[in-house]
Amino acid sequence: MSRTGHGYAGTTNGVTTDAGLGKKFSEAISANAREKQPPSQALVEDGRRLLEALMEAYMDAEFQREVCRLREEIHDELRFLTTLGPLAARAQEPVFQCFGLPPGQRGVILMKMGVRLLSTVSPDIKELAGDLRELLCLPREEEDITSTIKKAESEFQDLQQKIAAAPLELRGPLAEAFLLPYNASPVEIAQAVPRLPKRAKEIADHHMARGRQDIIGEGKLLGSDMAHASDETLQAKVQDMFERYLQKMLSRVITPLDSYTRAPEDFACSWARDLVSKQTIQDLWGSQTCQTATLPVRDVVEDLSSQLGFSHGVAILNDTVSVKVTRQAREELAALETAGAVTPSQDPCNVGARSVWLHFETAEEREKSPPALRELCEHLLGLPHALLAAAESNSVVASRLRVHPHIMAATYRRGAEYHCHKDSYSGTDNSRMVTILLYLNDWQPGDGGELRLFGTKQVDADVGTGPGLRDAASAPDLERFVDVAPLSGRVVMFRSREIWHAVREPREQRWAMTLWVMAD
Ligand SMILES: O=C(O)CCC(=O)C(=O)O
Ligand SMILES: [Fe+2]
Repeated sequence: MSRTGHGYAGTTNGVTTDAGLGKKFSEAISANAREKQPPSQALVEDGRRLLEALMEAYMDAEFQREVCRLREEIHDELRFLTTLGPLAARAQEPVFQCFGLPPGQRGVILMKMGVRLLSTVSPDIKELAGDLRELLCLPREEEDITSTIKKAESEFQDLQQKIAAAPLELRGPLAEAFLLPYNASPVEIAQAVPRLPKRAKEIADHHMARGRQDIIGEGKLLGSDMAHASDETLQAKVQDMFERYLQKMLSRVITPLDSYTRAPEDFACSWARDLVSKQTIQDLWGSQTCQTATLPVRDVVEDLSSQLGFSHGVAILNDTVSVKVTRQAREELAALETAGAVTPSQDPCNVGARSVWLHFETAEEREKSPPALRELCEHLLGLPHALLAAAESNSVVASRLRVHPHIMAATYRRGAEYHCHKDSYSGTDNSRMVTILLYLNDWQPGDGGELRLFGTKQVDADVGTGPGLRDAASAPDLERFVDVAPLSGRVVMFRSREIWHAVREPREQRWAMTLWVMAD
């Protein structure tokens, strides 16, 4: 690249020598359009000096820092271009003035047309223009603006179609989260989507205004470990939580369940069929109107069950597999842990827990799994089909279940616990419908690590402001709970969208396997 080494090429003490390049470009462009006349060599040299002067302006360290920061912060192409425009204009302005190009966007368009023409006779002009675009963090070749707009339009269409294909039960809560009516049209919802970060901030502000005591503590928005955090940290955390929550809601709406799940019958097995009885079905899906029946942990918590006030929603089955196989599975998990495959939970409510996903999508994945874990996973994956079959033969209306064939194995040690939560908030954040747990521990009283199941109470509906939205009307009743020991071979199944639960801190290391069964 030829450089003059002192200021812009073509200027002497700020006096312009290339005045009128804009005019020369216009004339050459129309001569070329009219008579296919190629640009003169003199114009090529003028053009080269213009690009070199811009190069020098763009290489300014401060300018480069700002462009790079924009590129890192803005992922949306169109928004990046519109934000870059005014910044680049500041760097271009003195150069354009010096070369006699009109200021602003008109100068940019004229320069681009001029460069396109010069590139037809001089490939190095094209190279130079590519270098310049790179300095602006743009691809070397310019995509023409109509194709950028077309791309944005087709992305919008695509989003709108995906929203239209989602059931109203999913679309409605998303619309309400954006303060639209429950039955807002897919177009209205798609138009609201870019406001997602702003909406998350509004919801966060609303919660922050309620005061710390209302948002921090067991069963609240944030765990007690946040009690001493500064207001700024809280604000950032709550905002981030709602942004992620809204993102999950959106992705739940636009990702069809069937695209990543399989039919339960694909995993049917006799172990599961033999296990599930009429009683299991009644425990899980029994009549909603029955107030007084007992919790199905008859042998464990007989005295507490009636206090809970839920007579359905949880089924517990004991000794479903041999101690020999749960011990072997524990050893296999310990080996995975040693190999570094068991990683810490990222959820702030799930402090210190660590887990590994066991995948069963393909035959290779199945074969890769160690034998005891594979056997247990295959058993658990058979339960959704067994539940549906038993529901049908007992004339109980069950949900349409789908299997996402991966199982989480999680471990808690001293210091780890899971605060009160639900595995799905009305099904709007994820499609979990039934949680199936299998415990692997040689548990003794005093070992801790019980699964705590809470009763619920009605609270004032706070529709439109919180996660779960309509769901805010049901809250855990922290005074009423039962603790279920994580005994080897014990299977606990519960309705993910209704049952508030927690894991108490254990004194001994504790392992559990979880299958979340999905539904619309
Ligand atoms: O391990 C348990 O008992 C329950 C864990 C749990 O609630 C969860 O992972 O969502
Ligand atoms: Fe859970």
